[in-house]
Amino acid sequence: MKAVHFGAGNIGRGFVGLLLSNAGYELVFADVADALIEALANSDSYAVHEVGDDPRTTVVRGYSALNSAKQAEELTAAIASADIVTTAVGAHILKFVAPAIAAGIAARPTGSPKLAVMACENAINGTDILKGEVEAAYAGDDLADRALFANTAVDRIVPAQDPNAGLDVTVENYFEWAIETPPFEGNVPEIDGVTWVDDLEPYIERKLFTVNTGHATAAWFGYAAGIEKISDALADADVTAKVADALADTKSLIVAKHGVDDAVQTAYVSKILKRFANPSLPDTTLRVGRGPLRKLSRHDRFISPASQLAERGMPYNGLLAAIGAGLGFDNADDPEAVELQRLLGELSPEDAVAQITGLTEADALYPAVLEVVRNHQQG
Ligand SMILES: NC(=O)c1ccc[n+]([C@@H]2O[C@H](COP(=O)([O-])OP(=O)(O)OC[C@H]3O[C@@H](n4cnc5c(N)ncnc54)[C@H](O)[C@@H]3O)[C@@H](O)[C@H]2O)c1
Ligand SMILES: O=P(O)(O)OC[C@@H](O)[C@@H](O)[C@H](O)[C@H](O)CO
Repeated sequence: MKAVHFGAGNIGRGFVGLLLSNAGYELVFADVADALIEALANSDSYAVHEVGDDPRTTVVRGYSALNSAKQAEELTAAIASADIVTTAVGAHILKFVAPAIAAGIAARPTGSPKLAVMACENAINGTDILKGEVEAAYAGDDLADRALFANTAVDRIVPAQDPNAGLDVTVENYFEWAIETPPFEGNVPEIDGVTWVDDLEPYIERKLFTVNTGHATAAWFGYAAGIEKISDALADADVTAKVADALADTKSLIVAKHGVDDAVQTAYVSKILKRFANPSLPDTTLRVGRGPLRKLSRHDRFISPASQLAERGMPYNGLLAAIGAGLGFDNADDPEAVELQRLLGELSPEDAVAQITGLTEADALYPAVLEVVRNHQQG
């Protein structure tokens, strides 16, 4: 059994690659970072250190590594003989890895079992985005016979790593990898630790709109308060109040839309706040707040739940406050933050709302977000 995993970064090495390796897959990492691929290719093993209540270390062995920008032929051959392709590159990068996946699928011998393709990104239906890009890059008309595409939700906090740690990764104990079953047509692969679900929507919305909404709220308000560590942000009463407000909003959506019991969602939120506050995790407001344009986009962790709440006539003030904090994320090292500040500085409020959030006047949420943007621009 072979798995090709695109993106040998934090979640690639510390979560998806780890579970695939544990499940017995021959693991091939594909990445464009020269030094990382060289280090993986020249190593026999790396360690995943779980920190928290139950610290433990697992050693990953028996992988290989390919530079997807420079070893196209080898990558095509690896995908042609693989059972699974996964990605953890960032949702905005999926379009760049799709052509290599399409080439690998095209090179599969006739009669090969379907390749299972799964994007493991923080996005609603990330695999559908990848599938669209693979379809666009695939020349034949038999893609559906050669590959299946399954959406997933991945949850494990893997912070930015100590630059001196080499390939080793520090992660939290907790993880959840939910994968939708229907595309497998009754033939799901054996991967220990995976939660197989018939309908992914409640899982991905609960995860993205709780873990990631709460995380970014803590990061953006923490950043504004000059706090570097996420666990310190969670120790700040003002920041935790803002996180609580945002998560009260998304809780009401999750409960109303997906029929999750209020007490169950309350317990889920408490557990997540405890995970954020884990002092052993060296996580930062810069990492968690990264990519504000992606995070403030139409189908992501703020605008989507707020929009759905607005349509239902339910409150969303906590989310609006967090959106305002996101507009203030001006980290000069983050290209999206730089672009966000440029847009806010140059565009009218109406154009800024359209470009940043994708909302239009037809959206129930539009006037409230327009006011947040206008207030921000007026200082
Ligand atoms: N870190 C977490 O806690 C966490 C948890 C759940 C989900 N995620 C999601 O997983 C994804 C990856 O996050 P991460 O934290 O591992 O980021 P990361 O930056 O550590 O890793 C991303 C990797 O992708 C590689 N990459 C970039 N462009 C590429 C390309 N064209 N082809 C191949 N590789 C490419 C980068 O070189 C990097 O090694 C994101 O979508 C993120 O939202 C992260
Ligand atoms: O990866 P992002 O930028 O979408 O979000 C940052 C963090 O919230 C995220 O990486 C979490 O650590 C992760 O989603 C936990 O499962």
